Amino acid sequence: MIGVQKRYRRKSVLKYVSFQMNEGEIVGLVGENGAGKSTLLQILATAMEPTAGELRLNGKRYEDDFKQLRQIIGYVPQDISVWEEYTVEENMRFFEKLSWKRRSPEECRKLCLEMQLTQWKEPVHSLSGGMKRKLNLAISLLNDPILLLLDEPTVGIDLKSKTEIGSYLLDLAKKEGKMILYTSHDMDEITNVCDRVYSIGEDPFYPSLLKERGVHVEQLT
Ligand SMILES: Nc1ncnc2c1ncn2[C@@H]1O[C@H](COP(=O)(O)OP(=O)(O)OP(=O)(O)O)[C@@H](O)[C@H]1O
Repeated sequence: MIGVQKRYRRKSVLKYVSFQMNEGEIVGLVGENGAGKSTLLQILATAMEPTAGELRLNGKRYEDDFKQLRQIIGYVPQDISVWEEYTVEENMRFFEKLSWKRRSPEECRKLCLEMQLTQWKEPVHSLSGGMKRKLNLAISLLNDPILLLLDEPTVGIDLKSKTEIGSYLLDLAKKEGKMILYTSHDMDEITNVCDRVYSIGEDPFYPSLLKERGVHVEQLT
């Protein structure tokens, strides 16, 4: 992305954001509440248009090909968005039908099992918050995206599930070459999982905390 700007009415949230990601990389995005992390992810996910600037993925400009590009992007928004009254299986099969890529029921189940989501026949309302987040993540992987955008995927979940999700993301990046951009307020997780980190917003709190831990942080505007 080059020179991406976003303004909500008079409020400028992204001033001139430029960065590049490579295959197989996990990049963290940190910043205080309201810094613009979700805005940036929504723009990258084609869910929102920037006010100005250029975005490219796989050599294609968003402006020219956003429908095709949407097919190779996985996006997990901050809020859990699954059907609570249906089982994990029913959710996976429902979202598979909406996906660009056809997946057999076995493949759908495998996606869940790979991140230790084993309650295939359980209704979602009976799952813990961590399991629901895993289901959201499994759904985002149905179309086998090359770019995965995760907005606080581990918020409010226990350390075990966090660790499982972290190691699953590492596998996705390192074995399958996916690019992963993800936001979190948990600096331990960012330190353990990310190859490098972008910081957004003016507050130096997160960058200085991460630099103390030897993490490479670049500032976005
Ligand atoms: N649809 C909208 N209309 C107007 N202002 C908005 C809209 N969406 C976000 N904003 C504002 O833009 C700023 C950035 O919001 P954003 O949600 O991108 O921040 P964030 O870094 O993701 O915050 P958090 O860590 O709390 O999730 C905030 O001041 C927010 O109030």
